[in-house]
Amino acid sequence: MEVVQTKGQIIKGKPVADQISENLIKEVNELVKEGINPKLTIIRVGARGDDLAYERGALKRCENIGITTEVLELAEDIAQEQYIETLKKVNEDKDVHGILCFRPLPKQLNEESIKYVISPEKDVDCFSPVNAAKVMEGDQSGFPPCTPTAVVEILKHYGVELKGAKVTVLGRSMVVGKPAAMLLLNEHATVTICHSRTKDLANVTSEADILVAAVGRAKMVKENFVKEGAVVVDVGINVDEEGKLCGDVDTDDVLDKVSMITPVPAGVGSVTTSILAKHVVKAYKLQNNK
Ligand SMILES: Nc1nc2c(c(=O)[nH]1)N[C@@H](CN(C=O)c1ccc(C(=O)N[C@@H](CCC(=O)O)C(=O)O)cc1)CN2
Repeated sequence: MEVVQTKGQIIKGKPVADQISENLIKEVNELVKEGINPKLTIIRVGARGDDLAYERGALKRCENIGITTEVLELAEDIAQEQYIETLKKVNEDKDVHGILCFRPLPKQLNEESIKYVISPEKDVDCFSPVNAAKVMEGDQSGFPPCTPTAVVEILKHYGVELKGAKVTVLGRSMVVGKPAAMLLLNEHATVTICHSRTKDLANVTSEADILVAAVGRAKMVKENFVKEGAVVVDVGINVDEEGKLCGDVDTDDVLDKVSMITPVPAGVGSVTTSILAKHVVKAYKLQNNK
């Protein structure tokens, strides 16, 4: 008998992002009638490829929804005091409702102290310890980080059962890996976190029903890292040898083995920006008692 090999389904972010954006467009239209546009300020240090990709996506998404944007581009070697001064000015600016600080920050900047400066009410991507604590507590009143929230939204949209599922998060950054694990735990998944120093890494990841790759190494996840039929969410934003955006997963290598996989670009990134826009609108409403 002939064995028919079925390829995994590429699950794009667009339908998920479109659904979120459609509702936001209506909401923002109503708010604009009352006189003020919600506004997002992005603070970028230097010109890292993943930050620029996020920025392009965020500006396009916000423009489409009717959210005003501003990018503060700071020098790669900016000093701690100057960064803090910039952040404080934006905190105090009544026309700004949401602030996105691209991270990680360069080494001369101390994230551990800067995170206490951002106003929790404007912190739309969970930099402030106030919002990070709310993620740990499963408290919905703050702003969970956009990319991990996008991971959960994509899985739900495509009908992937999270309750009781064995989910492995590859990566332990404060921006994606750790909060993604927390959000998935809040959805009643059984979560394992592993990283580049985990022993027998491929053995650990290949146990997962759902693998979330957020390790920041181009095409590191190969066929032997995934279980047959697994769902793979690729959060990585890397630039390959040809200068093209690519994920942490070698899609061509795993495609015949997995059941579903998100592409890069046009996967998690596009949903991240719609969650970001949603948070800016939420921040606007909270600040204006709407
Ligand atoms: N404060 C944060 N800073 C950074 C984060 C983060 O989550 N919070 N993550 C990375 C960037 N990142 C995700 O991890 C990311 C990259 C790209 C996009 C995006 O919008 N992608 C679109 C458009 C791509 C393009 O135009 O080239 C897509 O994939 O379709 C979102 C998030 C760094 N900094």
